[in-house]
Amino acid sequence: MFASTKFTPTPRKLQREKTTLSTNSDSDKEPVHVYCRLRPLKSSDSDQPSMKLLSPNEISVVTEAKGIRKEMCYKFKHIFTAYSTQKEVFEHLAYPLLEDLLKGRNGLLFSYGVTGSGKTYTLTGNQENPGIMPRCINTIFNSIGELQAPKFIIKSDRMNGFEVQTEDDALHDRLSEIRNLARTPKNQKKMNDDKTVFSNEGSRIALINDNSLFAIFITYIEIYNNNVYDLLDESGNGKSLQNKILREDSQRNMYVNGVTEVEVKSAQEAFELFSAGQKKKKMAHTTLNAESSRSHSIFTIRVAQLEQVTLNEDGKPIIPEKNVLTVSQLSLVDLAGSERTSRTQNTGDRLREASCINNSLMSLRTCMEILRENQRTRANKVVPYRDSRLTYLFKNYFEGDGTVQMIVCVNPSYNDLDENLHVLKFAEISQDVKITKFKPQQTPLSIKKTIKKRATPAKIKTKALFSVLPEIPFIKFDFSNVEECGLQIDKVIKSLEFCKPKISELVAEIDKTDQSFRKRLVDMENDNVQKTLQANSYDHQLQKQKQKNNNLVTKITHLESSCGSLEAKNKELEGVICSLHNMIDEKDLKLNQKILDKEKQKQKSALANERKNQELESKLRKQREHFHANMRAKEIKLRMVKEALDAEIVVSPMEEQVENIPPPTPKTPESSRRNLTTQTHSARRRRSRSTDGVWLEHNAIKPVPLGTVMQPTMKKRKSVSKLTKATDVTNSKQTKYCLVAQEQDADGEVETKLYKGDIVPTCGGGAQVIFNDVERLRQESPTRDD
Ligand SMILES: Nc1ncnc2c1ncn2[C@@H]1O[C@H](COP(=O)(O)OP(=O)(O)OP(=O)(O)O)[C@@H](O)[C@H]1O
Repeated sequence: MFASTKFTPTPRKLQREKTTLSTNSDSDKEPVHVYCRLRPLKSSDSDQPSMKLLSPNEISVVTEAKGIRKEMCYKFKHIFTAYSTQKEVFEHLAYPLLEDLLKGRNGLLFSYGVTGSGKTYTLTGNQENPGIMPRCINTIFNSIGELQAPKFIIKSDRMNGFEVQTEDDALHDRLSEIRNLARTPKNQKKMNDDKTVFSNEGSRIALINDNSLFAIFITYIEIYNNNVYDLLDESGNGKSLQNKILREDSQRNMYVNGVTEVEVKSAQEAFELFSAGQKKKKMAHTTLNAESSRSHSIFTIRVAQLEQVTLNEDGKPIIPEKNVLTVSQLSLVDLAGSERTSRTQNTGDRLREASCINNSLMSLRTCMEILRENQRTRANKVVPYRDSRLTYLFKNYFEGDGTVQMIVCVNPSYNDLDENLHVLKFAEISQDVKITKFKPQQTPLSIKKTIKKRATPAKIKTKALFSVLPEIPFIKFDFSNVEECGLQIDKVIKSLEFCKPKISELVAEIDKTDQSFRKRLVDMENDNVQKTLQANSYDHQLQKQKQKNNNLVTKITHLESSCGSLEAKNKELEGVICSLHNMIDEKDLKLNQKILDKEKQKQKSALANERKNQELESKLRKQREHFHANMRAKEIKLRMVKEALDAEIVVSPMEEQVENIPPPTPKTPESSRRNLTTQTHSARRRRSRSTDGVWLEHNAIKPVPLGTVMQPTMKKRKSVSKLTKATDVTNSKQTKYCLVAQEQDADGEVETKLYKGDIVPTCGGGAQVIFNDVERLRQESPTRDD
C-alpha cells in the first residue's frame, strides 16, 4: 500500500556553483562528445564529395577561393560514413546514453547540421530504417520487461515532479483513463490509429537492477519561432497550440510548465504519441528541402525508478513504505536546419522563421563559446542561456546535469560547403567544452498513508451525516397487531423528537459552515477579480512585449538581409584583396630579384676593384723597386764620384784652396751668390785646364732650361742622353766628360750639378772617367722668405 508523495529531481545547485567557479578538477569533467555523420550524395549533387575521410575520426575539407587552396582538418569522436547503418549509429551514440539512463544519469543528444543533411533521418529514421529515437524506446522496453510499475503508481505532477500514489488512487486514475478513452470522438481515435510502426531489433541493456520498478514517461515539445509548444497537448481539440513557459523548479531545474507528460507502458504507445506529435509539428516547404523542419523538436524520455521492491507470496511486487525514487531523462533534440537566408531566398514568414532558427542556433553557439572561454581562462563570464528558449531549457545539462552528445550531420555536396564549414567550426568549439560529470542522487521516499486529498464520494458523506444522530429504530409494521404498530410508531416519534434538537444543532452548524463558506467564496471571488485584473494587465504587457518582439524580429530580418548583401560585398572585396595580395607578392618577387641582381653586381665590381687594386699595388711595388734600384745605382755612382773627388782633392794642387773654402754658412742670397762665385771661379780655373778637346755632355735627364747668363764653358761638346755603346766613351776625340744632373730641393728650387772629369783610355781598350770637378748652379728666387 502506498500513499502519494511528491518527488522532484535531485538538487543540483551545489554542482552548478562548482561549475561556474571552475574549481572542479578535470577528472570530474567530460567533454561534449561530438560525432559526425556524412550523408550519401544525391544524384542531383556533384559526383565528387567536398570532404575527404582521413581516418575514422578525421576529415579534411578543401576550399578554393580566387585560386587560393586551403585544406582544413576536423576531428571528431567518430565519423560515420555514407555506408554506416542506423544500427551502427545507435550503438555508438545512444546505447551508452541508455545504459546511463537506466542507472539514473541524464543525457542530451542533439543533431546539428544544414537543412537536408540527415538530422531527422538519424534521430527518427523511417519504418524500415528506424533511427535513434525508436531504437531507444524499443531498447528500454526490451530491457525493463516485466519490471514495470503499475500505471499511475508513479505520477507526474506537471511541474517537473513525481508523486507516488496508493494502489487505489492509481486504479481510480486507470478507470478514468478508460472512461475518457471511451468518450474520445471517433475521428480522433482514427487519427491516433494512423501511427508509425518501427521495427524492433531486440537490443537490450544487460545490467538492470532487478529490485526496481520502472515507469517510463514521454514528453514531446517543439520550439518554433522561439515559442515552446506541447506536441502532446490534446486539450486544444485541434485548435492552435498554446505557447508554454519555461520554469525553474524548487531545485532550479528547467522544465516546461504544464507540459503533457504521458506514462507509456509499451514501445507502441510511445510511437503512437510520437506520431500524434509529429502531425502537429510545423512543417514548411523551402526551396532547399521539401520536408524541412522549421522548428527544434525535443523528444524526452523520463525514467522514474522505484528501488528496493520485493515480491509477495503471489510473486507480485510490494513497494515498501521506505523507498528511494530515482528520476533520469534522455532528451533527443532534432534541431532545425541551419541555413543562410541568402541561399534559401525565403521571404515573409519563412524569413522570420529562418532568422529565429538561426538566432537560437547562434545563441547555442555563443553559450558554447563562453563556456569554453570560462574553462580555458578561468573567467566567470555569464553564459547567456536566456537569449533563447533552446539554450534556457538545456542550461542544466551544460552546468553538469548529464552527458551531452552531438551528432553533426553533413551533406558533403559542394552546394553545402559554405554552411558545412560553419557547422564544422561549431562542432570544433563544442568539443572543447567540458561538463561536470553527473552523479546520480537518490531521494529517500517516506511513503505516508493517504496524503492525497480527493473529494469524498457523496454516498460516504450521507453516511457520515447520519452517524452523528442516534440510530433510528428499524420499524417493521405488522398490521395484524395494530397495538404493536402503535407502540413502534411512538418509539419512532420519540426518537425523532430526540433528534430534533440535534437536527437544529446540525442546521445551525450547517448555517455557520455555510456562512464561513460564503465568506471564503466572497474572498476568493475578490481575490479572483484582483487576479483577473492583474492577469489583464499582464496580458496587456504581454501584448506590448509581443508587439516589441515582432518589431525586433522585423528589424532582425532586415538586418539579416542587409547582412547577406554585406557578406556578398565582403566576398567581392575579399576577392579584390586577394588579387591585390597576389600583385604585391609578384612585385615583391621582382623587387627581391632586382635587389639580388644589384647585390651580385656590387660583389662583381668589388671583386674587379680588388683585382685592379692588386694590379696597381703590384705595379706600384715594381715601380718603387725600380725607383729604389735607380736610387741605389745613383747612390753608388754618387759614392763613386765622391770617392773620385775625394781622391782628386787629396792629389790636386787645388786641395789647399778647396780646404780654405769657408764652411757653409746659413743660406743668404749674399752667401749663396758668393758660393756660386767661388765655385764658378774654381770651375773657371779648372776649365782653363781643359779647354781643348771635345766634351761628352751626358744629360741623364732632360734638363730644365736655366735661362741664366752663366753657362759652363764647353767649346766643343757632344750631348747624349744615354750611353748605349762603348764607343760613345772610347772615342779618342772626346777627352772630357760632363754629367749633368738636376735636383729639386724641398723648397722647389732647382739645383744643377755638373760632374766633370777626364776620359782616360784603359789598357784593355776601354775608357775610364776620372771626375775632377763639380760645378753647381743654383737658382734661387729673390722673393723667397728664408
Ligand atoms: N544517411 C542517410 N542515408 C540515406 N538517406 C539519407 C541519409 N541522411 C539523409 N537521408 C535522406 O535525405 C533527406 C533529407 O534528410 P533529413 O530530412 O533527415 O534532413 P534534415 O537535416 O533533417 O533536414 P531539415 O533540417 O530541413 O529538417 C531525406 O530524404 C533522408 O531520407
